[in-house]
Amino acid sequence: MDKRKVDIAIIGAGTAGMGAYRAARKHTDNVVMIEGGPYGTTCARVGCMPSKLLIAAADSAHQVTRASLFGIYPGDVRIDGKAVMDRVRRERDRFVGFVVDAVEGFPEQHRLRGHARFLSPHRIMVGNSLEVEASRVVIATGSRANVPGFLKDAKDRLVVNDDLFDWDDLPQSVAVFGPGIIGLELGQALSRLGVRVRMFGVSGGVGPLQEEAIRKYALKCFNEEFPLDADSSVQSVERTAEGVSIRFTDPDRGEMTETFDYLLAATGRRPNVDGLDIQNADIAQDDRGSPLFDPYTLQCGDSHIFIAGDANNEVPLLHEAADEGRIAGNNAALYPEVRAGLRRVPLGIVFTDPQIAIVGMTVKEVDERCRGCYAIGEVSFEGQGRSRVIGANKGLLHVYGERGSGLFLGAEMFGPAAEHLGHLLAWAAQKRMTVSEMLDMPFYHPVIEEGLRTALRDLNRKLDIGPQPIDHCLDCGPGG
Ligand SMILES: Cc1cc2nc3c(=O)[nH]c(=O)nc-3n(C[C@H](O)[C@H](O)[C@H](O)COP(=O)(O)OP(=O)(O)OC[C@H]3O[C@@H](n4cnc5c(N)ncnc54)[C@H](O)[C@@H]3O)c2cc1C
Ligand SMILES: NC(=O)c1ccc[n+]([C@@H]2O[C@H](COP(=O)([O-])OP(=O)(O)OC[C@H]3O[C@@H](n4cnc5c(N)ncnc54)[C@H](O)[C@@H]3O)[C@@H](O)[C@H]2O)c1
Repeated sequence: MDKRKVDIAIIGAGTAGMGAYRAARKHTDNVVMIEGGPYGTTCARVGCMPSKLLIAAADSAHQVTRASLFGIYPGDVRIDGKAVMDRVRRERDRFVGFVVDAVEGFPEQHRLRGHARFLSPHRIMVGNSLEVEASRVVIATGSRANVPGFLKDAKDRLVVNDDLFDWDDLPQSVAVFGPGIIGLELGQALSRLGVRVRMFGVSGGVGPLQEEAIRKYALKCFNEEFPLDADSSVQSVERTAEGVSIRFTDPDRGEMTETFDYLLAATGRRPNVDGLDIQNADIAQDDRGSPLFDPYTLQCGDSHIFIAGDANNEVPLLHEAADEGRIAGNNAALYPEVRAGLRRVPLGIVFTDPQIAIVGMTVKEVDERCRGCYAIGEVSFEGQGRSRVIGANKGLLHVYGERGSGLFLGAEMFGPAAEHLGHLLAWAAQKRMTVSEMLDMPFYHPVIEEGLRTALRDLNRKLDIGPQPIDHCLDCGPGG
């Protein structure tokens, strides 16, 4: 058995692990990063990047098919599934290549390969033949798809996000389980690429949407493209000679059986802490076995162990994994001195069309904080000037503000350009701007941001701070 003694051991070479490594290295050269799988990160290999590449192809197909709205008829659209998947993989490999180059640029003595597990709070077994003794540890082991047992009856036709991007052609049909973020993004993209899609959910949820009016609106829009039953009743899943046969109750047509080439499970993700023998680390865990930690320092209790990225199951998003990795790596180096790191205003974006943006506090959090003393401003994008011009006039935006202070607190949106409006709103929330201060900012004409202004004006009026907005915003041009 080989043995090695280090100041800091980082488990996982994903986004959080690499961030932790870079931060830790500013303080010590005696650091190792342990990776049990391939280099390249979840984001670049099987997450953010390949999913956005597939969506880009789908957007392109969609733009062509909707050109007739503008009186333009480009002829029959032919989608070459092999070419679509070829570009997805080629570009994906390019992104992965950059990440692998970056990791392999770290000194060789800092990089260990093999599955890591705790033998004791300071001793980590790497693979079968190396024991690392570490003064401090950062857990950055990410997450993996969580697949409910009954979906496994699809056998070899069951896929998760890790598998899909390696297809070399598009299938004819896919049943998607889970209308969460991954299911909506990938399911809508496949549908727009000509794949027959049916989506099954439980308990009525649609992505991360919490507001009933917006959830219902989004559900209606998605159902215009493919059947999505957010509260489905599925009797059986079976692998047959033709593919995967699913018996379910359709809300309008009753009991049905439909066969698909594949079943995509997008039913949530589970943190990779179960393979770590975490019980040997002597840190407190919640009832699901996840370590308890401080979200500002990433420290587990007052121990020498820190946890960052999807592994801690707090906000499983890329920019959060990067921030957390940096904070955890820095604190692992400073331990027992630890510092609270900068946590940004929550921002989540779903790259569907229309897009979804969730910013700042959710409506439930606002209600808890303000105990009813808040207002919700709203706008529909159906009549919004620029949105109508470009034929993207679908969607709703709700913005939340506190009574008295007039502070902007958060927003939920399903609508055009939500990725951009979401950023404006997140920046305003992080700067703790009031709704009036936001309205003092410039708004060009004609832009989708004028829709945001309408919602903010509505909010200020409901907070009894601003005047009654002028219908159709005549001072700023039509449809503002
Ligand atoms: C399909 C999909 C699309 C997504 N799209 C977006 C998006 O558009 N925007 C966004 O912000 N986020 C997106 N995400 C989320 C984002 O990808 C993750 O939040 C982020 O990649 C998490 O980084 P991480 O470092 O925590 O984990 P990872 O990058 O998964 O790194 C963890 C590493 O730890 C290794 N490991 C695990 N256990 C062990 C062990 N015991 N020993 C040694 N090594 C181990 C793993 O092999 C892995 O390399 C998406 C995710 C998916 C799945
Ligand atoms: N654009 C982005 O930022 C982006 C994109 C993809 C993924 N992600 C990250 O990845 C995480 C995981 O995404 P996800 O979509 O897997 O999880 P999710 O939690 O967003 O959605 C899971 C969905 O599956 C449903 N579900 C659970 N069990 C089911 C069952 N038996 N049958 C049918 N439906 C079932 C849930 O009700 C939920 O709607 C997200 O929370 C997000 O943080 C982010």
